[in-house]
Amino acid sequence: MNIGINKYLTMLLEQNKVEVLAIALKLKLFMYLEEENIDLEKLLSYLNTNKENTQILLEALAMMDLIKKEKSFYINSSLAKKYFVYNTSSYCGDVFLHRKELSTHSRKVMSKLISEGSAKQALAKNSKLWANASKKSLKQEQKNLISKTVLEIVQEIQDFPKMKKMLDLGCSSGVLGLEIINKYPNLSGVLFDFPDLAEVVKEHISEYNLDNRVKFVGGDIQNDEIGSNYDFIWCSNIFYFFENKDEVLEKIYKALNPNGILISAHVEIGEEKEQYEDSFFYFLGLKLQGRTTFKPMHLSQAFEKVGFRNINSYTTEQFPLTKTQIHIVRK
Ligand SMILES: C[S@@+](CC[C@H](N)C(=O)[O-])C[C@H]1O[C@@H](n2cnc3c(N)ncnc32)[C@H](O)[C@@H]1O
Repeated sequence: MNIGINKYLTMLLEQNKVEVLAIALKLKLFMYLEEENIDLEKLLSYLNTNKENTQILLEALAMMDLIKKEKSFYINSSLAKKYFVYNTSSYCGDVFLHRKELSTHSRKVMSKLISEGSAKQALAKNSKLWANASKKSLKQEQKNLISKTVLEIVQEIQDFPKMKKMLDLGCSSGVLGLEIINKYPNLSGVLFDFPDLAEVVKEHISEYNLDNRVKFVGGDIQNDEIGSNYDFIWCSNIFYFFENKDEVLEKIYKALNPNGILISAHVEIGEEKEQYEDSFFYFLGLKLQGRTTFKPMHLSQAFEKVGFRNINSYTTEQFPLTKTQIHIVRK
């Protein structure tokens, strides 16, 4: 039986693991291990790093189940192969590095926020940051970690193939909306986010060859028109950023055609530790900045209040980091 305080002391060790993975990603180490017969000497010829300490880095990565040593050769684990080999289509290294940067920043300001509360400035829009993130990490996250689940969610809606016009509200990179529209040939759509995201989203529309069916509209969801006559609106992880979520919900309701569908994907945080501990700590930084987080039922009730009929609500574990609540509601 260990001494009780180890529950807390061992938390510090996780930070070392985070740093080890970040260093390996920055060195593109997993990419080199994809070659055959990579031993330490061969790896050093690529990395140009210190021999003894690179060996220690490799031991650490093996401890973390990211690589294996077979005889004198190093090979990637299946997860490292899938997500961390630089320059492959399923690469998610930038997701990890970007999220690490965000959580480092969030920890840095935590103590100040607790002493002084959240300044108005912290609530100002961060559209340039979203635009930057959308070029790499958010695009990777949407394409490689979220879109498969999104397509499965949409596929469950019987009349979805009949839908003609959709809106991806707060689209960031735009890839979720693009993946949906790409799959349904009758569908055209609008990708909406702050104007600063225009360049990156338009680039992605062209990458998908969907310029004839998709357009980007830039604006502030809270203050600008979001369009009308939509059969379907997708909105994921955006409600935390609004000062008046109910007004936005009314706007969404009005923008839908009768019988139109809204799908919302947001994290809800209840009080039971076993169920919500990860979500609580994931959103701690945002909460301290004065953003809104949602308790279970909070969003269902808000949807009902504007007039939506509930079709289906459920929790999925198929989104990055924490459980996410899916609400499928109809006008
Ligand atoms: C956490 S990201 C979510 C992106 C995407 N929906 C997803 O689930 O991957 C939030 C996005 O909402 C956008 N956003 C937040 N507030 C907004 C507003 N008032 N007007 C337009 N876009 C907004 C941000 O620019 C950002 O791209």
